[in-house]
Amino acid sequence: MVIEGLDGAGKRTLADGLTAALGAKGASVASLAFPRYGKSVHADLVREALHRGHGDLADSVYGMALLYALDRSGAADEIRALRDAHDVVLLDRYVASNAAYAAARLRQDATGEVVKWVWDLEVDRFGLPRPDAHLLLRVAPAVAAERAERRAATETGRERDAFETDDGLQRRCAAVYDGLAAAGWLAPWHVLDGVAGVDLEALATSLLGQ
Ligand SMILES: Nc1ncnc2c1ncn2[C@@H]1O[C@H](COP(=O)(O)OP(=O)(O)O)[C@@H](O)[C@H]1O
Ligand SMILES: Cc1cn([C@H]2C[C@H](O)[C@@H](COP(=O)(O)OP(=O)(O)O)O2)c(=O)[nH]c1=O
Repeated sequence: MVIEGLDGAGKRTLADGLTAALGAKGASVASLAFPRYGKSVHADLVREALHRGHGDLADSVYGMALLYALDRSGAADEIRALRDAHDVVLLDRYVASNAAYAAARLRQDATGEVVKWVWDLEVDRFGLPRPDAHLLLRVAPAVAAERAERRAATETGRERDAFETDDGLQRRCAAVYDGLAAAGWLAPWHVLDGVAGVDLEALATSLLGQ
């Protein structure tokens, strides 16, 4: 089960709440967040590039997308093992993040060339496990930006990066996510209203019933 959404949408908060709600129903839950900062050299390179390291690396849409994909590729066996051992595996961001952000950076939509490239690379070439479903935590880009800003002010080590401070990118990214969800890209999408708030108990019940 993949949670997707803009920076600051509340994905991590949803993952924590959903883990507790599923646990309360007796389900065993494992979770992983991408990029795997501190666990994968590819993810660490991404973080450094997003904070102005490594020269012009962050300017390359395909170069950055390849690093995110290599991080995931290194986690493929772990995801399969978690899937065998648990009722639910929650992933905070996955392949669709690459599709949404790369397309938004290149001003393409969900049917664009780079979205197909991400699928060819990560699904067909790297053989990453396909998710059962996506949860798109949908909030207006201004709300997500405000939450990310507040988080940056209150948590150490969460300074906003090059993608998070680019309002135009976040707006285009929201539109690509909507397109991916409408197309059922890679797996079915369930759209959650991240402003009204998510009924965690009901969501946990429906996920376990799937
Ligand atoms: N439903 C919500 N209402 C208000 N604030 C929220 C909500 N969900 C998350 N937040 C806050 O917004 C900030 C970003 O949330 P977080 O879960 O870290 O987002 P993401 O993982 O999508 O970047 C955090 O400070 C968090 O406490
Ligand atoms: C996982 C992933 C993230 N991203 C982008 C989305 C975010 O703007 C950025 C960092 O990921 P994010 O999950 O926001 O990390 P954090 O908030 O902990 O810094 O990377 C991609 O472009 N492709 C991907 O495959």
